[in-house]
Amino acid sequence: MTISNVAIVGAGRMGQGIAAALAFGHVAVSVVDLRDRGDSTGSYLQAVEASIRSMLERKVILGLLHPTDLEEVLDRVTVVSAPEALTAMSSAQLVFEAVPEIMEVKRVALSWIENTVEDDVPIASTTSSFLVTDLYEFVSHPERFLNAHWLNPADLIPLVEISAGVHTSELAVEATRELMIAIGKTPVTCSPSPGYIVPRLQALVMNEAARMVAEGVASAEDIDRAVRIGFGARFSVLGLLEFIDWGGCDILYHASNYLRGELGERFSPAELVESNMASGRRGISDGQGFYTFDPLTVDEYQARRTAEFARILDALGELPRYGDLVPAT
Ligand SMILES: NC(=O)C1=CN([C@@H]2O[C@H](COP(=O)(O)OP(=O)(O)OC[C@H]3O[C@@H](n4cnc5c(N)ncnc54)[C@H](O)[C@@H]3O)[C@@H](O)[C@H]2O)C=CC1
Ligand SMILES: O=C(O)[C@@H](O)C(=O)[C@H](O)[C@@H](O)CO
Repeated sequence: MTISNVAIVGAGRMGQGIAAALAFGHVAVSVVDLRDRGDSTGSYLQAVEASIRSMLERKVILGLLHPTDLEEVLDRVTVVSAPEALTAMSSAQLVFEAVPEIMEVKRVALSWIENTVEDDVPIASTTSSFLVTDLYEFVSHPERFLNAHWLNPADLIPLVEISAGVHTSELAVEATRELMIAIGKTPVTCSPSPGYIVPRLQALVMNEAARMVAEGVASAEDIDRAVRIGFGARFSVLGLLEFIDWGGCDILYHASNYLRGELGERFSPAELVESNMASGRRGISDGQGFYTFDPLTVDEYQARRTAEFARILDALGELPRYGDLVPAT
């Protein structure tokens, strides 16, 4: 089924970004503000519209959207309050719930959504921490309920982490995945496990960065510079597991044991790192690790990845030209 009409319940940061992404992807979208705002309803809805407009104007500035197409994209977006939303909800083919990360607020929103949409319409919560399995109790049709975790800013970041619980139907998952692909996003799937993929990984490194500031290891500015042009730039091309294979699982294994001794148990090597070490799966050097490397194509593969890395660094203005560098006198 091609989805061309979506509702987003929750008109904040994520709701607005998701609306911009969908409208940009040729999907009609109704953004519903559930909160009762009394006399300020009109001005709030206008502010939401203005914010979505400015996200799309930035795409014009970036050359991603032709200026003459801007109004056509904006025409796909309607921002409404709950009492005005019943027609939009009854014609929605998929709904994203994007209200604040408070269980009771999610409960009220999901119950309202279920009462306003057709029975077979998939409902995806955008929650960044509650699991789809935690939220099942708030819906009466769990087969159409799942989690679609967009990253912030949602109008730009391609990744959407989709997680389904045991009761979620394959149909609901596929509909959401296909919609994401149709609007140019990249869906990945993960089990309903705390932190999904990105929040779990980033919680570890963000906390470690804060610990380094507290310990006086480096300034916040230097840690962030190191992340932007070293750590982050590299991992925008190579996956974490792919880089274990590049650098060598043995290096990670020995480094982890050293760091565990110096900094604590949180640096222990993972069981899979230990077993890859023990079974001769150290990565490129062994022809296998988390991935398998064909000796005939490994050079071409590494050259391609390195070229992608160079393009990222160049786009960040971090790749010097030979002619820019002068010999020391
Ligand atoms: N902010 C972020 O960086 C990210 C947030 N998320 C998730 O997206 C969801 C939405 O988060 P945000 O857009 O950041 O929240 P937000 O606070 O920016 O927006 C939520 C919207 O709901 C409204 N609202 C407030 N109280 C309400 C209530 N009692 N009932 C109904 N509506 C109410 C707000 O006025 C606003 O329109 C959350 O589940 C969050 O975990 C996911 C990824 C990143
Ligand atoms: O990565 C994102 O955009 C989101 O998942 C968040 O920032 C979450 O709110 C969370 O990871 C904060 O640590």
